[in-house]
Amino acid sequence: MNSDAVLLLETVHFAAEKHRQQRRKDAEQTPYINHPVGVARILSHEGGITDIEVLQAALLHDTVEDTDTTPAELEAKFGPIVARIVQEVTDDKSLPKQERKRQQVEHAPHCSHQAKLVKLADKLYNLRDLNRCTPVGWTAERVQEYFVWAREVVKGLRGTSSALEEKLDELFRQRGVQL
Ligand SMILES: Nc1nc2c(ncn2[C@@H]2O[C@H](COP(=O)(O)OP(=O)(O)O)[C@@H](OP(=O)(O)OP(=O)(O)O)[C@H]2O)c(=O)[nH]1
Ligand SMILES: [Mn+2]
Repeated sequence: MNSDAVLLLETVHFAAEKHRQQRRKDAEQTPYINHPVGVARILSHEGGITDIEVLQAALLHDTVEDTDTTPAELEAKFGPIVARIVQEVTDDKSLPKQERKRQQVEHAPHCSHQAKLVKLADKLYNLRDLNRCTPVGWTAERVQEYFVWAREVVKGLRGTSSALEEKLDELFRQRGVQL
């Protein structure tokens, strides 16, 4: 087996352990790990991304934000580049939600190319997930607001991956929230 495959297995195993107790917000309580795995797969299969550090960062992208994982732990285990990409896509959960959402829009254009790729795939996955089923407790208005906010974040990520941006644009168009 080649070493990239070994590295990806180690990474997906780490992410699965960290997210082991978490579920998605859908009625079926899908295991949370389906999301980071799906984000990495969007990058590889739809974005044509082979940069192993981007794929690892995608698998790990919600570990610092949503589990007890620290940036130091990621750096020790996966190196400084993967740790930095994850750090770039991590929201400060100590801030009020509205401020966190505002900061994503503000920070998006200043992210590295690698972090922008992960952010595009994260938004693409989550928007598709909203089309698949509505999270428990969300109104149709809240779903629509998420699309509008995601469009603002994606505006700051443009020029990164035409394949992913075109797929996002089609979802925005279907919702009537295109530019
Ligand atoms: N569409 C959808 N999203 C779900 C589901 N379960 C969990 N989520 C997560 O919920 C987040 C979006 O919900 P919000 O209410 O806007 O944000 P919050 O959880 O961070 O407060 C996303 O976090 P994130 O990945 O960190 O991305 P971001 O939106 O914060 O950038 C998404 O991954 C689900 O069943 N459907
Ligand atoms: Mn995510």
